Amino acid sequence: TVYGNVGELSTTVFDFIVIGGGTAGAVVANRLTERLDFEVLVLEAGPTNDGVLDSMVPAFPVKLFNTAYDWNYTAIIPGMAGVDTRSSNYPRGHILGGCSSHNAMYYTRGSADDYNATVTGDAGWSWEYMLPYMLKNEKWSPPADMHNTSNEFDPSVHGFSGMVFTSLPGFPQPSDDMVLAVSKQLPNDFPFLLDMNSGRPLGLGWYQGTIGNGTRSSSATAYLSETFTARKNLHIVLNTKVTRVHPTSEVDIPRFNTVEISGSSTRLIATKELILSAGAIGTPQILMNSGVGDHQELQSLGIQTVVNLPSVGKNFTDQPYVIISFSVSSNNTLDNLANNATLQAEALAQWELTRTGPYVNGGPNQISWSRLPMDSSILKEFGDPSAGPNTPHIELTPQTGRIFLPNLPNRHFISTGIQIVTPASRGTVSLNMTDPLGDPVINLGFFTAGFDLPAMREGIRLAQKLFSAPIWKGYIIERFSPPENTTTDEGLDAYIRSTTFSSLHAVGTAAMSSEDADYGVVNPDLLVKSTTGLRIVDASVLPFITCGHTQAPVYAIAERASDLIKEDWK
Ligand SMILES: Cc1cc2nc3c(=O)[nH]c(=O)nc-3n(C[C@H](O)[C@H](O)[C@H](O)COP(=O)(O)OP(=O)(O)OC[C@H]3O[C@@H](n4cnc5c(N)ncnc54)[C@H](O)[C@@H]3O)c2cc1C
Repeated sequence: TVYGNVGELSTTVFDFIVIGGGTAGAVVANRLTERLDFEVLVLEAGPTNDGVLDSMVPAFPVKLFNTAYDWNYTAIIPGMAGVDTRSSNYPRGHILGGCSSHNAMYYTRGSADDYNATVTGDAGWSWEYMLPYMLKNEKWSPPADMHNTSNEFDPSVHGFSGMVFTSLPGFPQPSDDMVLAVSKQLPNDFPFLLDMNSGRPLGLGWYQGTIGNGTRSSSATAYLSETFTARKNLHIVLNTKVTRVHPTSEVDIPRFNTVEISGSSTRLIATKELILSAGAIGTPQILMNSGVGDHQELQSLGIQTVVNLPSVGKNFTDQPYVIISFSVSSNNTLDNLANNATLQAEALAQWELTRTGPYVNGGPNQISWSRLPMDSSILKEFGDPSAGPNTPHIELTPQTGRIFLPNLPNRHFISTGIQIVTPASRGTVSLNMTDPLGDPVINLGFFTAGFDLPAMREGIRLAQKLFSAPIWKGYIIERFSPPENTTTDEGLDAYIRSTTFSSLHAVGTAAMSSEDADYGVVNPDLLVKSTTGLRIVDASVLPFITCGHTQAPVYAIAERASDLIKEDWK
């Protein structure tokens, strides 16, 4: 059952309370209620996803920013020589399904190296053990336009009977043939990659997205559809923000079982476990407000320490993102759709009628993944932050149009996003000194470690190389942003520093570490260290960022975590 507020509940005691009905929380709620003897409550701060058009149409997620479906956070990008510290919007899904109801739908698992890195010493998180959970999550489906997809993906690495729809792009883009020709013309730098979810994402291949029938597939549409919310043991309360969790008594090892919510004196009790799935921003905020965090920081806020875990809110990791754009001689670009209300109305009408047309795509139709060369001076100087030799450092997302560069003149463009997917920099999530329960302070920490800035510079040069393949001759007129004459390291650095924004892939703020590590927040079973009854299942447990977009790893973690919980309470 889905309720609008806690007052509608007939009891305040449950076996499990899942805090946050987002990407991970929805998975856990679904899987735990497969056990009919488990009563599960989900508390979600945001409203329902049901009927929210901007969440359903794959091309529309940006329309959800700065609305009631978004937490509307602001984040700090630290300053550097010559560039002041600045702030940037930091969207997060404030809606059932969380970020999966509001993201750009890229489906990228990361590399096998990411999972095999022996950070926790628990082989259960290795690629071999996690692949079945990835397949359990995934329901591969035909693209919206039903085109022939042979040679566009490798069926042997996909799940066809899981929960969340995935598919190839369902509408051609004007640049498809040219981008793919690059892999033939410059095969050393951009070899064709049949499938970027095989565990070795290196090369240029087709985008895969969490889209089915031309519509966004999210944790809410997949794991909390009416079939599942009809379960008698699943209770979901919307519009309910959790402020703190409390232990029963402050004995040596506190046992957390009580949930406090904003604007209500009702206390909710979990007899078995509290599961924090509030995401990489929400989870550390709730922990710190509950007295779980760095003792000194908590003391300075007047919060009594229940468990001294200095790693809470630290190790924040996200990938810096820069866009470069070139003006082109063709007028067949996505700029047409972006600038023409009549075309937009036609595209929406087509989508509403048949779930086809230009609005079925969430991003670019191709993605390119590259490593810095073995002999790169950057790797020599700063070391390799990637998890292994089959892991890219740089992602390029070429497509026509200006993407997010609205200030370009009214001409036609081709652009690419450039992301450093293995950043070495770390940021923080901390409580707001004047209002600990209000928006936390998010410091993205971008470019505070030596690797990231020169790597981004190389990313720009790599993108330049991609667009210098013979196929673009006559099509590309000039680089517009940054201008052609920005070629020196200093010039590129200035461009990077002033235009970088976030990939919105926050992870790591309640990181998993081995039982005996002197850092980290949860053990390899995702239980909060030095506590009982409190588990974390969301992006915050990732010890480092996977080399791509983060929803697929979060889904797989949540699937495995559900099994771990069921195993503990069988
Ligand atoms: C705009 C955007 C675009 C992105 N694009 C992509 C992409 O294309 N591909 C990709 O793989 N990844 C993408 N990501 C990242 C990816 O979606 C996230 O890493 C992933 O979904 C996080 O899952 P989660 O379960 O950790 O958190 P979330 O999905 O954010 O879930 C947390 C939930 O908890 C709720 N919550 C938070 N605090 C509280 C509280 N105090 N009380 C009650 N409820 C609370 C939230 O409202 C939310 O529903 C994107 C993210 C954003 C924001």
